[in-house]
Amino acid sequence: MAYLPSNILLTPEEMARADRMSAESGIPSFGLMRRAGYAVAATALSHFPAAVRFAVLCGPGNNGGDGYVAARQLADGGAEISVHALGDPDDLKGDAALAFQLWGGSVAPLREFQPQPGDVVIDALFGAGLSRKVSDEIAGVISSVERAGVPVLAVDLPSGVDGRSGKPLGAAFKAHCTITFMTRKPGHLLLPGKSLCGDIEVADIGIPRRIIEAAGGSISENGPPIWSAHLPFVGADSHKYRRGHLAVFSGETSKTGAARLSAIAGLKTGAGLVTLASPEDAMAANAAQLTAVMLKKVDTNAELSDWLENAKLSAFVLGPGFGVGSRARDFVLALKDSPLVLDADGITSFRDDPAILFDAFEDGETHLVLTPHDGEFGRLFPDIAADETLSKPDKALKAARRAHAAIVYKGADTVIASPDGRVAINTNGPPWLATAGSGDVLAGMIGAFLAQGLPAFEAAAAGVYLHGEAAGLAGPYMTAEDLAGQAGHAMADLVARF
Ligand SMILES: NC(=O)C1=CN([C@@H]2O[C@H](COP(=O)(O)OP(=O)(O)OC[C@H]3O[C@@H](n4cnc5c(N)ncnc54)[C@H](OP(=O)(O)O)[C@@H]3O)[C@@H](O)[C@H]2O)[C@@H](O)CC1
Ligand SMILES: Nc1ncnc2c1ncn2[C@@H]1O[C@H](COP(=O)(O)OP(=O)(O)O)[C@@H](O)[C@H]1O
Ligand SMILES: [K+]
Repeated sequence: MAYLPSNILLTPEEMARADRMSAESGIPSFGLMRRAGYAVAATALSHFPAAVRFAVLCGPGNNGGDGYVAARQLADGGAEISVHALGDPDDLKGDAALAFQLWGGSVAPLREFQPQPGDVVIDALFGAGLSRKVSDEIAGVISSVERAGVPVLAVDLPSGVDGRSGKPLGAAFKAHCTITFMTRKPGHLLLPGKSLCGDIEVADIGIPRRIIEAAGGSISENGPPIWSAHLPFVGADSHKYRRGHLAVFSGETSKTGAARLSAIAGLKTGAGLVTLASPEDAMAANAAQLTAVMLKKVDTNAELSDWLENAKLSAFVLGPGFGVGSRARDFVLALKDSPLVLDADGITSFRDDPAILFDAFEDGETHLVLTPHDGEFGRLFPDIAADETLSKPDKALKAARRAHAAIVYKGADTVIASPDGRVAINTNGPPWLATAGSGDVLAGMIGAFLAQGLPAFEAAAAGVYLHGEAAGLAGPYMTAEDLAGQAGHAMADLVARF
């Protein structure tokens, strides 16, 4: 069995390119479809051994072709099968027409399909080729299956889900499981597609790895292959300055907790030193709660310039609890040549004129990381946020290019993008990350990776991954303090793996 390049994601367009490239290299395309159909049949039997009947719903393209092959295979194995087709099967072309001949049994129109108790629906209506909203007739079938409560095995994608964006076009099946081929598509990982796929299986249908890699663009699942080569290794000859000095800016007296969460997370993620830069009026509040994290009074622009000139500082986090306004803008502009994570209030401070921020960080290697959630993303990039034709990865990438920054577009399906075109979709974040302060912890983790010398995109992606791992260790009902507290254990686990 060939090696499956596990973190590569191919968009439907890229998958079609892989298909063409394999045909050009002499691999018979019907062989791919046959293996796809066999894999569907095998998954159907292993997941639903007690099915009374497999109802195979076949569409007008190659997804339908996979369905016909699966129907033949299941029937040969003695299963009860009914096949329903969208459109006239005599109009099928190419491999799908061959698959229909291979089936050779009876086919009823899709509109006549009535789910029965004991049915398992094999959804082979549309996969990568979905190009528009599904019709009312198809939406009606989808809702009748849902009402009947029978399980659905989706071929490639639950029909109706756009493989590029994960968005349903009109209506979509909610599958019990989905079997896809060679690699997952972005739509399997992005919401709401992710929640419509059920369990996902990836079958190797024999496209060589070199073709998948050549056809693939730049989207992958976030994970160590993207950044493990950059992970800091603490050797016997290390000293704290070699591990980087992270500076985190605190807010005023009543809003100091967020920055402290970032600072502690930064220290536990391996920064050699972390200093909290605090306004004078918040010094006492901060001092009362810090031990390993150092404290420095920084109120004015002049004090900041002086500190930047005289201290060895490797990277900065600005935003958590900082307050929105001109002081944030002034500080950010003073930091324009340094690695910086800009989060929360730091982002919102530029909503009236984002170009000031983007222009400031234009020069040199990418060294700004922006970590917006949906609301903050819309403040900095209102036109991109409003464009319904773009997927979340498209939006993050457009924003990264405009801002000259690595973008961490947060959410349950966080996307990380680099101006150079690389995009990663994160999948290890558990839902209990949705707790106050968890974004502050993330900013500190990314800041620590910047301080340890990781480039912006790698630092951002590694930080998001570590955040998910730490949340896994902290468990449900964790607080942001617990999350920061687990960062060191999560780092130790990660570093031990490489
Ligand atoms: N390398 C691989 O991965 C392999 C992939 N394989 C399989 O091929 C699948 C991709 O096949 P595909 O390109 O033929 O597309 P598919 O999803 O069947 O749909 C296209 C058809 O649907 C139609 N149509 C579209 N939207 C519609 C709508 N809303 N309502 C109504 N009609 C609509 C569209 O019509 P048109 O837009 O042209 O008018 C066209 O007729 C892939 O998902 C996988 O299962 C394997 O067989 C082997 C190797
Ligand atoms: N349902 C979820 N599943 C996984 N991760 C989530 C979920 N909801 C939120 N997160 C993550 O939790 C963090 C929340 O950050 P943010 O919205 O800035 O919150 P806060 O301001 O309270 O810290 C982000 O990293 C986000 O990706
Ligand atoms: K399908």
